[in-house]
Amino acid sequence: MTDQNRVYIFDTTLRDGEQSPGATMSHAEKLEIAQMLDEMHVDIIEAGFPIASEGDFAAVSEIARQSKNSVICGLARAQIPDIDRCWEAIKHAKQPRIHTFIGTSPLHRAIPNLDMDQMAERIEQTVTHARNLCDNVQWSPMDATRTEHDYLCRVVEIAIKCGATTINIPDTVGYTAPRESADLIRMLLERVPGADKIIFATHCHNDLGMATANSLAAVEAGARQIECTINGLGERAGNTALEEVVMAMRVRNDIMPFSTGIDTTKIMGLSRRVAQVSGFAVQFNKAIVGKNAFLHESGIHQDGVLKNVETFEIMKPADIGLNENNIAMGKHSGRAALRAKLADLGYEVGDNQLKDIFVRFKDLADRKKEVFDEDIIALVQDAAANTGDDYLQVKHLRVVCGSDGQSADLTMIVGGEEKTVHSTGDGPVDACFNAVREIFPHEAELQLYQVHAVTEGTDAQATVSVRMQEEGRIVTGQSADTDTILASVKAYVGALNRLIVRREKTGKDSDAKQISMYSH
Ligand SMILES: CC(=O)SCCNC(=O)CCNC(=O)[C@H](O)C(C)(C)COP(=O)(O)OP(=O)(O)OC[C@H]1O[C@@H](n2cnc3c(N)ncnc32)[C@H](O)[C@@H]1OP(=O)(O)O
Ligand SMILES: CC(C)C(=O)C(=O)O
Ligand SMILES: [Mg+2]
Repeated sequence: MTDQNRVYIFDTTLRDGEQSPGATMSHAEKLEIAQMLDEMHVDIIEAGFPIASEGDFAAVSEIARQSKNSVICGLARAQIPDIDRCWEAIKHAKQPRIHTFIGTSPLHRAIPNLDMDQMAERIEQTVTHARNLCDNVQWSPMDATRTEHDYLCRVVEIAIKCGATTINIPDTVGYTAPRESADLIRMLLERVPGADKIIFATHCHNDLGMATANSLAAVEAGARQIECTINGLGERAGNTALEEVVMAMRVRNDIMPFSTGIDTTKIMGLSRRVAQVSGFAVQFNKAIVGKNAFLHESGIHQDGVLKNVETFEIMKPADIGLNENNIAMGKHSGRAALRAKLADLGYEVGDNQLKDIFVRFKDLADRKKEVFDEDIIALVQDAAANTGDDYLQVKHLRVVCGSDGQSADLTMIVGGEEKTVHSTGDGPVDACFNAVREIFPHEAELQLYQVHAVTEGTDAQATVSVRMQEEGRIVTGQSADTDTILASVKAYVGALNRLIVRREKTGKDSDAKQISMYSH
């Protein structure tokens, strides 16, 4: 294997991933994910879109300052103020990169209403400006896969001449297919002067379920940077999943002799954390990181695996950080065992966090016969999602249900003030949600209410997900508890807490006055 076969991994979970409706992450969550990506040795982290909001700017700036290994990249439109703002945010990074883009296909040229020549001129101005600020510039012709080839060659050549060091070829709407994805990169390498001096990147969306295949095909044709996200998070059907391309090149290195710098043992921990902070649960049968990816239930498979694990497993669970351990957790377990179990599950926790999780763990172990790994994951996620610092907190809940009607007595802390109401509804969950609305009136519309049992048995914990929308802002909340109704209320209140943060971030209806006005 030669260095020519080194593929750079560009993670855009914090930018394209966060563009998934409802996947907004808090400032602290973004810093944490960036640190995990950095420790996983992702080559480039796209940390955000600095001009989009003050919150994005602050997150990108802080990630730039904290990053140790990765290049830190910010996104900017083909506009001078965007590029300047981006540079302001990333300039403190050890290795900063400006990523600027404009849509080059006929449909996308119509958005800023530029003809081919005007757009070419804009690209020349903006890439030159970016390069005058930063040595490391990436340029993307958005919707490249639907752009006329001659025009694509023309604009890629301009961007290279103006100093772009990486040219990203996005399949913005997930329209291409593997052969075409490869042909496009090959065509650019053959036709564009200077193409051999820069890195071509591939950025695929998964609208037709081909993002991973399209990315790998582009690499086979000469692309050397894959843009991807953890769990395939991203706009619409998502982006290429980092774990899929990285593990595909590792497991099938015989036919795809490419290497990455990724520490694959960090995959599972990141997958879980991203699922939690984004509110996008990983489907059970998701490649690599799904709950069932290494499970065997049918007899013939179990028999085969017992005789030789390779009969039905093409990679080792440990390679992605899924450690098999024999620590059985229950009410007699202590802090040392819990810390070891958490580490096995990919959670490195500080002493204070361990203290808090331990209290919750003991409480759960008292209520549940067996505490499984899934229970501990749900518990950690619940502890992180519903902290004691939130504006809205559930203090006490009493629910009456049955054939004679349903009602809820709910006490909450709202900005430090205790409030209690009695409410009724069509079922216990409805009664509880009505009570929350009475305590904290809001216009947000409930879009999704989903309950999953974490494990089997009637004492299983339920994880509840709630999604809400208010004036274009979409937020989610999750919670887990053996009491499904309590988990439902906590998930609902969690979503409201995120909505409050979003209102503050977007500056509309946002300030404390608004919050207290709603709550009186
Ligand atoms: C495929 C992708 O992932 S693209 C990235 C998508 N990400 C985002 O949009 C991030 C969040 N976006 C935002 O916060 C806002 O849209 C902002 C701050 C970027 C811009 O907000 P506004 O100034 O209010 O503009 P608005 O969103 O209404 O419209 C986009 C404007 O950008 C222009 N534009 C869009 N893309 C580009 C581009 N790549 N280069 C130059 N101009 C562009 C559009 O033409 C439009 O301007 P116009 O109304 O003068 O024609
Ligand atoms: C901004 C660009 C690279 C993008 O996300 C896309 O085209 O999908
Ligand atoms: Mg994209």
